[in-house]
Amino acid sequence: MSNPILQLKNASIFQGDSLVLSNINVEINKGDFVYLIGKTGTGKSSFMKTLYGDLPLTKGEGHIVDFKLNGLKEKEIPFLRRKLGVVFQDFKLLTDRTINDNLLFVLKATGWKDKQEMKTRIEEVLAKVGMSTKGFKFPHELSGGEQQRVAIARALLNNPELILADEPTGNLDPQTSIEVMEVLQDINKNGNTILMATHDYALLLKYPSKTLKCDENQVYEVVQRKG
Ligand SMILES: Nc1ncnc2c1ncn2[C@@H]1O[C@H](COP(=O)(O)OP(=O)(O)OP(=O)(O)O)[C@@H](O)[C@H]1O
Repeated sequence: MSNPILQLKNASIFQGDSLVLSNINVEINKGDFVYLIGKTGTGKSSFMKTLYGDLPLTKGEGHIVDFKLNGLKEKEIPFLRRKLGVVFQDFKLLTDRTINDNLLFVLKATGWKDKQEMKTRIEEVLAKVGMSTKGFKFPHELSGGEQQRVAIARALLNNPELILADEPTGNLDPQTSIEVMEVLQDINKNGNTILMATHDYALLLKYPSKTLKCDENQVYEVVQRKG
């Protein structure tokens, strides 16, 4: 097997002084689609935050894309984030500008300069999520599902090696959740690696895949029962 995109060895995650998850041993390989499940408050978001450098890894070892999480320096965080695509439950689009301008903002912030290249890239990622015709709209003119598609398009802009999606369907109705999930599945089939935290067991049943569970301060792989 190739080098894992994510590897945690004997890692523990803390919020302040309190231990959230201990002794985590996890590997994610290129092309995987992995769920992270667990009851509310068991540490899914803390786990995700550690991976994108929002919460320091102070105990144990972690490697993600080309970065070491233990001892990660503040100045390395923007570079780590460029290799990750992060999708949140509440979309986090900029409300004062159109979809095209939301995407342009990210490209400019990550060093893109050529206007035509930026335009082409925006068209490409919007096409991937089925939103080609909506670039001129403002976020409030879109449904929740459409906003989440745009957020996924935004995550794809810099060809991330790993997409971290924290409850991406948490604000969506069941049908819209399935539509957004189909987008994530397509992206995964095209080679993107995805780690998705979710509460939504219906999605797990419909789209079975490797599943990690947070419970009682541990993270372990769940073997899905068939039939
Ligand atoms: N910023 C913070 N400061 C202190 N404690 C926190 C902070 N964020 C979360 N916690 C605590 O860490 C634990 C794990 O929370 P976390 O948000 O990671 O869980 P979760 O599984 O993502 O929950 P949910 O499904 O509700 O989002 C909880 O006990 C929570 O109270």
